Amino acid sequence: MAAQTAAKGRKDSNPLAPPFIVSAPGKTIVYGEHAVVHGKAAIAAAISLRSYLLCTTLTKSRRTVTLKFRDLDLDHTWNIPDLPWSTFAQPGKKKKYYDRVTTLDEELLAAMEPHISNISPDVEPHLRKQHHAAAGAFLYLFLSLGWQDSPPCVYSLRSTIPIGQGLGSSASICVCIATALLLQCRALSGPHPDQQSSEAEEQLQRINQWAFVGELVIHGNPSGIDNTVATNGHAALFQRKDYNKPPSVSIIRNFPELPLLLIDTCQPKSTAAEVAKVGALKKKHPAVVEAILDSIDAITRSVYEVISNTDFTSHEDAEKSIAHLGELMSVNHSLLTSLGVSHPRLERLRYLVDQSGVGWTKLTGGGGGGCAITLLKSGAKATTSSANGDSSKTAHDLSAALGDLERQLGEEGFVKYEATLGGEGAGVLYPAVIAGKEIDQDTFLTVPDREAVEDLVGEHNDRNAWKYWRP
Ligand SMILES: Nc1ncnc2c1ncn2[C@@H]1O[C@H](COP(=O)(O)OP(=O)(O)O)[C@@H](O)[C@H]1O
Ligand SMILES: C[C@@](O)(CCOP(=O)(O)O)CC(=O)O
Repeated sequence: MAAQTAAKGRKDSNPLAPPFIVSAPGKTIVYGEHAVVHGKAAIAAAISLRSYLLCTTLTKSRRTVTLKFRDLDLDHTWNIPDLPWSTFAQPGKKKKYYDRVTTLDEELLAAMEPHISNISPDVEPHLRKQHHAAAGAFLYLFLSLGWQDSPPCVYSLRSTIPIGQGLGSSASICVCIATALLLQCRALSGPHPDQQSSEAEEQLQRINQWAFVGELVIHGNPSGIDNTVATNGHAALFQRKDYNKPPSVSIIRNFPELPLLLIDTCQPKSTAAEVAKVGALKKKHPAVVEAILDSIDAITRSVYEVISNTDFTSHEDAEKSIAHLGELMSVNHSLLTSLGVSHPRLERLRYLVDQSGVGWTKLTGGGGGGCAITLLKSGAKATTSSANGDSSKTAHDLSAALGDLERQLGEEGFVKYEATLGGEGAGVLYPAVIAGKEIDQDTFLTVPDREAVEDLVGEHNDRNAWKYWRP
């Protein structure tokens, strides 16, 4: 191509950027859901389930941008010149990559609308809505950060995060999109290992701000906690006392990577309905409910203090702290149950985990079904204290108990995801080469399932290939 152009006497085109991959984690609320709605603190942590976005630049002659979001079978191509650049470029509308955007512009949304509403006309309405939300988040960011001669590119997405289960799948893809587009418009420096802390922090803030814009498109009124955790990884203490002001967020960078079972009850839930239930209960019994919410707040703060003061590299310290975290998870769950947001499936799950003695369980997110998290006890052997209070029960092999539990969960229709809590935030694999192997678009899009995606591109393949901003 370059040779052809040169032959016609025009300028040589720049060499194509190599394919690269960006990635970001999902999240789970570890302590404080529901209480957070009433101004109390909550802790959310990254999980090791992640989204991966492979960016394959095409030759300049193509002038197209394509989304291949395989998990939802979304495949759509726009002609770059046909997009509403002029509306986005109007005075006062065009954003700089360092601008802080906190609301969506209705005029820009309207200009985008014809380019979204014709996507996937033949798929069933619920899925079509999901396609439009994801494509809308991408396009708003593409038009805000890009320009009319943006490089033609195919954006291929695979995620190991279950979609729409309260595990932050949308925030994770928004962080990937923001990171990719900011890298492509050269608005990010690094990540590189000797990058100054303040510089790394600035890049993460930039990604987080644009990921929030994507979340605005998908959700309308996001709190910002999901994209903050997906960008920064690890965990965050979050509190919003006044809904007219931004929340206070402290990133907990020393949050330990803890082994976790993430269990889906497969019971459909509505977060909005559960939130309304707690609101109604509080109206009826203000003093009682306020006391429960205060207890949840005390749990969150106790956990924050323990984590801040634990040296997780010391085995003894870590074990003690994990037990502290676990016990408070159980108490947090019971308080949520008392607020009426559990479900018989969640209670059954908790009973099974308690019986097995492998760890501590609580519901996560809205409740009324959905997912629960089980923090696993550390060490190969565990001394069980069973749900019936028989603390003298003899020690038994943790992995055998875990095996039995997993079998039982499977038999009873629970779906289990193995994951760790904590871990890295936005990551970059540039170029898309891992363990000496180039990741091409076809392979990336055709590997069959979550495990295969992790096997193909996960950081365990080559610990030094993926780079992260580390303030
Ligand atoms: N892997 C994915 N591929 C394409 N779109 C995705 C993916 N994951 C999330 N999304 C987008 O995010 C939306 C889900 O957001 P939401 O309902 O908040 O679920 P969650 O609680 O998992 O974030 C989907 O409808 C879709 O638009
Ligand atoms: C119940 C609540 O505290 C958490 C809901 O979490 P999720 O969307 O179910 O992950 C509601 C909220 O914080 O908006």
